[in-house]
Amino acid sequence: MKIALLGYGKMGQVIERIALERGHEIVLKKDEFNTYEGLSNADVAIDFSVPTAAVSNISNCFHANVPVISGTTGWLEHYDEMLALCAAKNGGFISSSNFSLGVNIFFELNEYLAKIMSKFDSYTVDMEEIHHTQKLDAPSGTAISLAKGVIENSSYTNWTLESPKANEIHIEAKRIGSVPGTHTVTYNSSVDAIEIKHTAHNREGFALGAVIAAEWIIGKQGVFTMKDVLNLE
Ligand SMILES: NC(=O)C1=CN([C@@H]2O[C@H](COP(=O)(O)OP(=O)(O)OC[C@H]3O[C@@H](n4cnc5c(N)ncnc54)[C@H](OP(=O)(O)O)[C@@H]3O)[C@@H](O)[C@H]2O)C=CC1
Ligand SMILES: O=C(O)C1=N[C@H](C(=O)O)C[C@H](O)C1
Repeated sequence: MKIALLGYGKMGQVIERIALERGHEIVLKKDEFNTYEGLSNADVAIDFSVPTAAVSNISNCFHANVPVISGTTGWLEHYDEMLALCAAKNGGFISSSNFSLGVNIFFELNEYLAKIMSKFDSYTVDMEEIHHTQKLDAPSGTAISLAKGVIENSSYTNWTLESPKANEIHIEAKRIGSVPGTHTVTYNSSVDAIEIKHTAHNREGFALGAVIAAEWIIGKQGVFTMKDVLNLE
């Protein structure tokens, strides 16, 4: 299939390699300075760019009738606008804070654990995410997804990077060296702690998941998630 890469940084380059290995063709590499020329020839677009470019990249795909896989984080306040545009244009759309198989399994574990822990008020939850120092957004999109997974299955109501009030989940965001992405969810009581953790060793898992999502969406219309792609429900 013909792929348009919207964003050709650390992720775009790994996605290119994996896509070529799987027999696909790259018809556009969009960065900050070039145009969308070539987008309308693509079967699918994969957006791993920057928070300020995601909305424009995704909108251009819908206007060009090209389904889009978006991994960019930090633009969630515009998510509903993109859903509406997708519906208006009969487009195809998958946005995920994390495309790796491992993290999507971790999301399921997190929700399962949250359901159990909601019965025991002697434990409080907190989260830590560690990423490389070039990361623009904090907390990570994955940490926000993990917090939502807890909120939907417990009496917690929101997350915060500050000192947490009752019913708030504290997220600590650390920026260290070239760490690709580590997420930990901890339930603490006065006597013990229960911890689940996902450690990405590199960016291959994120990139492979995005290419698999791109292969999966061809011929489909609507808004989907990685749960659909990976058959997790
Ligand atoms: N969902 C997931 O599984 C994952 C999500 N991410 C997210 O993906 C995004 C990209 O990550 P990463 O590759 O590490 O970041 P990089 O900073 O390495 O790359 C970002 C790229 O976006 C480009 N860019 C800037 N402006 C535009 C624009 N207007 N249109 C298109 N491209 C543009 C930059 O171009 P230039 O160099 O010219 O500035 C650069 O090539 C981040 O939001 C990150 O959080 C990352 C890993 C996994
Ligand atoms: O910026 C990154 O690198 C990553 N971003 C995503 C996020 O914000 O959760 C996914 C992954 O953790 C790497």
